[in-house]
Amino acid sequence: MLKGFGAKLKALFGINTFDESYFEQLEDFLIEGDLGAKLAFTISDDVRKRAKSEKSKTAQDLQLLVKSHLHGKIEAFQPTVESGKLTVFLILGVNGVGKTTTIAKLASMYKQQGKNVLLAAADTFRAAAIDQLEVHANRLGCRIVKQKSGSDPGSVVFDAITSAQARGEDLVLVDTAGRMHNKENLLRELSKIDKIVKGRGIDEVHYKKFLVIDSTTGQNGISQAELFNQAVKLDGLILSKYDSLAKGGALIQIGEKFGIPVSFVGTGETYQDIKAFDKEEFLNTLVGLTD
Ligand SMILES: Nc1nc2c(ncn2[C@@H]2O[C@H](COP(=O)(O)OP(=O)(O)OP(=O)(O)O)[C@@H](O)[C@H]2O)c(=O)[nH]1
Repeated sequence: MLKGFGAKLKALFGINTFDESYFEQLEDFLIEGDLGAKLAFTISDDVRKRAKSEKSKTAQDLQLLVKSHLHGKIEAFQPTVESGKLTVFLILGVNGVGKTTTIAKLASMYKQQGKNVLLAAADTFRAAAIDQLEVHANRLGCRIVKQKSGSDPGSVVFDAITSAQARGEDLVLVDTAGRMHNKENLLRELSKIDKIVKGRGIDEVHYKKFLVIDSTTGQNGISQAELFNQAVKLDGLILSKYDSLAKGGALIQIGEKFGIPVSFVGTGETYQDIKAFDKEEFLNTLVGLTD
């Protein structure tokens, strides 16, 4: 787990016998933790310098040194949802990352904040996806806009936004298809949805695109971020399954390469298991500064 990576780092720094194999092991840990080869080298080189200097080099000092390298590479972003002015969130992600569950959690969270939330079932490729979203909508007491499976996702988005605007609702959460087997199709379909949202008069402030990344997938998250960011410029990441065996280091690389901040973290399977991303807490956990 993430915590496991942090614990490994903490244990290694606790050894304090600074020979070559030590630095090799450190570099390996950092790569295993999905920080990427370049950053792993920079960090281990800096730890090497610190180890040779007179500066204090307790395990905690070295963990803080690693943290200082990561600090500028990841940011938090919290979207705002106003009352009385429609905001649209496009929720993206490959199948199985926890997209539908995340939509339900967000709907529950914003409902608790007094917002009127509408779900748009724009993953029309699988009937099960529409059904699953409908189950959540019924449980949460949210409206859902859907069409039959196989229909045009853009048309679902158009209907959902038009309907929400007519009723003065606050937030539309759009579920999207996450098939990866045909990249061109996916890109085309997403940019079509993107155009429809903008065409309904939703400005940048009220239109945010989030990619759900499964924290257990490590490196794959980086290529997913690249692909979806190419289709629609992403505003934020949602890290799901952070309670499971998590490898959150990929977020650092995504932040560094594409400048995409992190918005929410999913920590379980119930509607309450979502929270705003806390950069300090995340970094402390990543480098093992918390228990
Ligand atoms: N432990 C844990 N499980 C989660 C979390 N988020 C989602 N899941 C589980 O992950 C599985 C997949 O979630 P879905 O929401 O169905 O994923 P999806 O991306 O919509 O998948 P498709 O509908 O297949 O596209 C489900 O069993 C969820 O309960 C989380 O934060 N923690």
